[in-house]
Amino acid sequence: MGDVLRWRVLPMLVLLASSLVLYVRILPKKSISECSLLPYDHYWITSKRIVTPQGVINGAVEVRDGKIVSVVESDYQKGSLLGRKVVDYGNAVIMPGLIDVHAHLDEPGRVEWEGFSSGTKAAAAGGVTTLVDMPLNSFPSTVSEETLRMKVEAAQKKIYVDVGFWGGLVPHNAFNTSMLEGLLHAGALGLKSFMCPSGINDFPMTNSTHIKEGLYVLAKFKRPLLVHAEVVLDSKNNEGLLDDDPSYRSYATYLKSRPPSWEEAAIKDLLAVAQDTKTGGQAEGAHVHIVHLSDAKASLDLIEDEKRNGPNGASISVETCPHYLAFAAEEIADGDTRFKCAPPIRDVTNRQNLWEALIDGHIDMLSSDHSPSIPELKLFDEGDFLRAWGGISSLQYVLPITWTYGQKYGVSFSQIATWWSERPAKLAGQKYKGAIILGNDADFAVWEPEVEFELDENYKTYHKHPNISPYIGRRLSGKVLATFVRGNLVFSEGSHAPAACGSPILAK
Ligand SMILES: NC(=O)N[C@H]1NC(=O)NC1=O
Ligand SMILES: [Zn+2]
Ligand SMILES: [Zn+2]
Repeated sequence: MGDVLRWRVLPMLVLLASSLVLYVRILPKKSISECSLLPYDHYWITSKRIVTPQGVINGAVEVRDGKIVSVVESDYQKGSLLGRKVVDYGNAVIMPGLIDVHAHLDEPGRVEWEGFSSGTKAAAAGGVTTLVDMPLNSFPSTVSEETLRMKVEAAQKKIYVDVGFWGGLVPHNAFNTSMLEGLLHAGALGLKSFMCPSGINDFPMTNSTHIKEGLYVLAKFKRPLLVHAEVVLDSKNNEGLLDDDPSYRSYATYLKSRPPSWEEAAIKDLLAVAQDTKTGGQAEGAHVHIVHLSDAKASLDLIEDEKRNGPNGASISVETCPHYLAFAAEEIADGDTRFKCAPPIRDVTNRQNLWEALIDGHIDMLSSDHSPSIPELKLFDEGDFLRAWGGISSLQYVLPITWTYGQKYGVSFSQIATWWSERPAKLAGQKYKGAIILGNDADFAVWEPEVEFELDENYKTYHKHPNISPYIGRRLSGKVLATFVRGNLVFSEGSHAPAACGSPILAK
């Protein structure tokens, strides 16, 4: 009997135990049905319009375990897909998921402004599969290893899409190499700084010297510095405004208070320090990215001049945002502070020039700069443009906005994929995102460009404060049908997956 136990039962037990361990280890943390509205880990999605780097194809994308394992054109797939798990999206467009490199989710610390849960639900409903969160407007600001860990901790189990994090470059850490290195070692995808007051007390502005120091550290990690490029030249325009002077309700007053020369001066200084990023320079490997360009004249000329140097010039890129492409100063009503942002929305001609620069490739990419606050800070009763919170709420709408307002310029699906996926992925160092190609993460936005909708109170918006967005009341075309993040169907026909299974993205 003893022998039987030793030679028969024991090995069986060992086998049983090891298969149990294997079983436990291969089970995902949450079951696939909680993370995804599609209960398969191996399936095909098909459509007549799939946006790939080689062009728009009629075909199928095969997904297995969250990755794209094949992309095929239609003739081949028709017969071969019979009997397999196929979701056919017909004539809807399948694009790489949007990557928004500039969003303020405000958590921890100001979750009443937005938060990881509402913000990433809005992202998923808008076809945005990856967000990179800004280091300010949350509390504390993300300026150290410890505060980055607090961000990641706060994001756990709340994010419906993947979320990366920019760290902050502030005077307090700019000369503290080990603090900056700690932040970057902990996984910040790069750094962000302001050349003017940020509106947030614990996120002070940097000057060129701080930026230079930051670039030396970033060079070692080959990561970018994102810069809010405006400098305060003079604020005379605001002076002399008495408390009872109603001109603070006029958008023109606000516009005059932040002229294009603020952007121009900042970009001039910034490009001077960015020279260190040249091949052979002291900050070779670092990169300077100018966020939310509004001035399409002198500031853009400076950027174009620098870019003309090609690979011999500084390593730079620039983004603009949908609000600069959709709106114009002339159209903003008195007191409507939903439109307040910095730099400001400029005139109709400027908007036209921004579109042309984007189409000509002088502007590299788009981002939302989704920067909401609580409605009270928008001062709707007073309509005070000078004191209201500056920040546009738009995250869930960026795809239809780009499409709707881009119609006039004949914008194509491939251009949208370049501006919203391919180039942002590169900036954020995401090698396996940003395009529908073999081996990439299965991140998709599926949408119907021809479907129009009214952004009214019946339209389900997931932003924490839907009413502060200046897009409310607009008619848009391009409805998001479904969003996939690493193979999980996280949003489909108006519903989210039950569990938030997005991943925090940390640089290695
Ligand atoms: N702090 C903050 O989010 N500021 C942003 N808002 C805005 O309109 N421009 C910004 O830089
Ligand atoms: Zn900014
Ligand atoms: Zn911002």
